[in-house]
Amino acid sequence: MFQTVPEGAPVLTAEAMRAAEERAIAEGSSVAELMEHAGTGVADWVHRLAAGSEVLILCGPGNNGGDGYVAARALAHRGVPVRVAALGEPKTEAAAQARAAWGEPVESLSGETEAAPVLVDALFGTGLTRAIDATLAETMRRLVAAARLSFAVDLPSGVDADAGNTFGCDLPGYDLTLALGALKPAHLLLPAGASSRTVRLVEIGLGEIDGPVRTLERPGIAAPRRDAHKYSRGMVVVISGPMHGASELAARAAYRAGAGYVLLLTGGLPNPPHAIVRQRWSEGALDDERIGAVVTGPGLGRDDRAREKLDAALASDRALVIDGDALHLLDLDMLKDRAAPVVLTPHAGEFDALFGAGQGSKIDRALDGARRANAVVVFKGADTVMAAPDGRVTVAPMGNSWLSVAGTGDVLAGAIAAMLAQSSVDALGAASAGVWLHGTAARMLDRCFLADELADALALAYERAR
Ligand SMILES: NC(=O)C1=CN([C@@H]2O[C@H](COP(=O)(O)OP(=O)(O)OC[C@H]3O[C@@H](n4cnc5c(N)ncnc54)[C@H](O)[C@@H]3O)[C@@H](O)[C@H]2O)[C@@H](O)CC1
Ligand SMILES: Nc1ncnc2c1ncn2[C@@H]1O[C@H](COP(=O)(O)OP(=O)(O)O)[C@@H](O)[C@H]1O
Ligand SMILES: [K+]
Repeated sequence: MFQTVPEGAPVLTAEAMRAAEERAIAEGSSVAELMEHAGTGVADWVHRLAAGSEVLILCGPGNNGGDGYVAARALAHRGVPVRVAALGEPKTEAAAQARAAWGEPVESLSGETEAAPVLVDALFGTGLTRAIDATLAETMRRLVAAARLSFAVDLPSGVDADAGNTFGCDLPGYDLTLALGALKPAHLLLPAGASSRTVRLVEIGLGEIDGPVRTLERPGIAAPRRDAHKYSRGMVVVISGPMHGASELAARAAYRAGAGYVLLLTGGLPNPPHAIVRQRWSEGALDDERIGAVVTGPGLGRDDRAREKLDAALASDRALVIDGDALHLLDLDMLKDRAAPVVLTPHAGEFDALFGAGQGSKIDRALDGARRANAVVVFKGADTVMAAPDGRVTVAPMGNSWLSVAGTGDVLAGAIAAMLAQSSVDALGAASAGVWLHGTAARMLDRCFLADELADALALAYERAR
């Protein structure tokens, strides 16, 4: 299971959406006009996919419900059989107008409401601030499950738009969520993000939308230049520890993500692949000017020897990827005055250990971590969030769930290091490119795989990155 969302698209909180709406209104638009765009945009999608089947639209009391009434009118106008079931009377002026303009009967939404082959959920959007009633949630689940095709208008009803929580409620799975005007964090973050396999944007006339939080996009990395040599393509050093496998995976991944030279500082025996150059760890091993990036953490251990290696990596003036065990040894103060880029790649457990449990959404927490660490933070999980200290954030679509296997994090660390070492992009760009390659490789495999195979599949993903 993975997710399709628009690439490189801005992600706005509910408050930022309201500000964008106010700007549009100040420039001459109106809520009714925006709602007309939203509802007809939804109707376009439903009309295209419903193929003449009966459509049931569930309308809530706010403007999300208003969008639903507009969609109902637009669909009926095109000859699509439509029923509307509402949760009470509209509470906003625009929604009341939209309901009046619909002009056809409105059923009262209840446990008795009859299902239809196509379901459109326009109950709640960005205005929801608390859990929806359990009986309503049950009715919604029943109607969505009974439909052949289900749409969520703006958001699946029952989610907190900013945090991606569901207030403890189980959401049904929708075929398509139509994000109005812009994506919201709940389209991407767990648990809400997992309820929609596909998210599409519907323009509603808000004009140019911008913001520091964007979805992941194809990195646009190219084949080696004609005059490339192994060092110009990027030299990656992986510092090994007692668990050799992890650092071997990172080293292999660095090659498959395009690095020209990969050196593994190891105490282990030479192993295939022979392309990985092996040397014993020594003081001064990181002095080589040609080193583009250093990976430390995978299989490093947490003893004094591991600490010594981490200290040496931090003392070097090379770009660093700090993962796994090294995240447990790291003191954030050590990063304060570092000029060369640092990318930290914690999963949720490592993140909590490093930054504390914290408040806010995964986006807020990643950003707070990045600022405190003065480093790019790749907060991993099915919903990976990357944040830079300057406030920019990249959110990846829900990843391929076959990634939930040992060693895939080591592969990611190697891929990010290759990007840091070979490209001219900044640390957030390198982290994003690494996450893109890693996610794309997993999608291409889309089966039960070993982390070794994932590392090799990075090369196939690279082909698609141009
Ligand atoms: N921001 C924009 O630019 C636009 C937003 N539009 C739509 O407007 C939506 C937001 O509309 P609203 O702010 O009216 O909010 P919603 O329609 O999302 O829901 C808020 C309404 O539900 C009630 N409510 C909240 N929590 C409840 C609960 N747990 N149980 C029962 N009732 C509850 C509130 O009292 C309020 O009446 C967006 O998601 C989008 O669909 C569009 O109409 C067009 C323009
Ligand atoms: N259910 C999932 N869906 C998508 N991606 C996942 C899932 N679980 C884990 N991942 C991804 O797999 C990788 C696992 O990394 P990590 O937890 O460090 O594992 P390890 O230390 O064993 O290598 C991360 O990139 C993470 O984002
Ligand atoms: K909705």
